Amino acid sequence: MTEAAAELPQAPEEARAVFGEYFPEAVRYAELLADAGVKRGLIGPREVPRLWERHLLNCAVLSEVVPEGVTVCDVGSGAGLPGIPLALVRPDLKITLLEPLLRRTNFLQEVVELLGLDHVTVVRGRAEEMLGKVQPVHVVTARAVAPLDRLAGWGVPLLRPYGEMLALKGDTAEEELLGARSALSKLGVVNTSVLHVGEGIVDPLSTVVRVEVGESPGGVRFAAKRAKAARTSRTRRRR
Ligand SMILES: C[S@@+](CC[C@H](N)C(=O)[O-])C[C@H]1O[C@@H](n2cnc3c(N)ncnc32)[C@H](O)[C@@H]1O
Repeated sequence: MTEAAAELPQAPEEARAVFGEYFPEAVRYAELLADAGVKRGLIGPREVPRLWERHLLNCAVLSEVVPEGVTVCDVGSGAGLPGIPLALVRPDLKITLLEPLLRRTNFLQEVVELLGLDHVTVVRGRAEEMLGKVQPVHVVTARAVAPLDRLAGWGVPLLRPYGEMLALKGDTAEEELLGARSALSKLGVVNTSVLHVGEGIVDPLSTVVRVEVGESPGGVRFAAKRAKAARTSRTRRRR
């Protein structure tokens, strides 16, 4: 065991309640993060003493706002946050962990296999290069990937019509939302809100920015692409 792994505290009582029958898998995941995760530079050693509260539980409570039985893409999953805790509490979801770095996708694949998470798939790639390569999803999740306007530019085009992006954010959530307003409306976003989840489980509560799209996720950019494709095919037909 590494020095960092020895710092992993016992799981708090809340974790038993939140992870239920998957509590042993959650403990295994915490151990993997604290050991291999730190050794391979996927998580800082200083995070180990607060892995439960700040990472596993903080992410698992996102489940409160994810609809039942939907498809989810966790953009920039890193070492599996929030995707893995969400998968542990929600076997009804079909989750794709999207991550560009090989070192991280290798770790994610190992975790998925070790924990027997048959409803989770690991895909290596950058979100903005995934259009047409992954099936559009009902929900995009993300934590600590990019400022909201950039994140929305990557995540919203991956959504199905009437889908939503749920971004775990810190204290700057309202501010980021305000600053991203124009970018969001160009992407076809029809509704935004800031939610606080995890009452009785995490303190402070986890802050989630919810961004909902209408019929046309990707908005203007998609519309422009479609118009260009139509023009090209008309030109080809005329030749
Ligand atoms: C700070 S880490 C956060 C990881 C994890 N979400 C967490 O909360 O611990 C940011 C992650 O986003 C990934 N990332 C950066 N740009 C990306 C992009 N364009 N598409 C998908 N993932 C990206 C990085 O490789 C990295 O794993």
